[in-house]
Amino acid sequence: MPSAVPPVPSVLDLAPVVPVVVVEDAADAAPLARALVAGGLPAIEVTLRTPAALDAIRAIAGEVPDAVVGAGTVIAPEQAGEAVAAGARFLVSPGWTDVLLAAMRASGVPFLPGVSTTSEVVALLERGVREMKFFPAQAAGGTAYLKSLAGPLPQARFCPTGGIGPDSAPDYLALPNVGCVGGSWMLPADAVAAGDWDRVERLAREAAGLSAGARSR
Ligand SMILES: O=C(O)C(=O)C[C@H](O)[C@H](O)COP(=O)(O)O
Repeated sequence: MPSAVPPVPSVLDLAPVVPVVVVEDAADAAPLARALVAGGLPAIEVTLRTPAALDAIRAIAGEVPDAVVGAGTVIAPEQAGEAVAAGARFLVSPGWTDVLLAAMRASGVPFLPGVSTTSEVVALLERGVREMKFFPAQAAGGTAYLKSLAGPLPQARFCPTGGIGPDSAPDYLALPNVGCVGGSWMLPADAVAAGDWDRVERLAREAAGLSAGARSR
């Protein structure tokens, strides 16, 4: 575990694009994270979908000081503490329950519970949570849905994730209630499998550039 890493104030304000990573081999984690950081994407969500995920978080936290590593796919309460113990500095879930929310709150790091409906947004606002993941973004209504939410619920801010690519990311980032977008498009499975970190870095740089363009519109 790294010592004295600064706390993360808000997940949505870390970086406009958050790569969502599925790590099969923990040995890939540090080089992959270095490529993302070098390309301009320091906030990295490692999904807890594989047995290697906690070791991957540990490796990035320990070996890539410029990365801000978080855990994604947090779906069971015990995973919140396990992820933070491994070095995760933020937590993301694809959906939420009150039990999961309590565990994420207790973890002491910022978190994004996942929502896909208006009622869930209202329920989270009722519980004092204003920052959320919108998942699965494209399938659940995309930019049109988020635009519609901004009228009645302007206090809710989102990190849309799921089905977003370089073509759609700028449209999401231009919305007032979007803080960042998540996605895996800069991590093609074949590039990761081949250890082609130059390609990952190139795609990360393009993703970082996209977001700059969207913000200045
Ligand atoms: O595992 C999770 O917790 C998820 O929420 C799923 C991820 O967010 C998506 O797999 C990333 O989206 P893609 O860019 O469409 O690959």
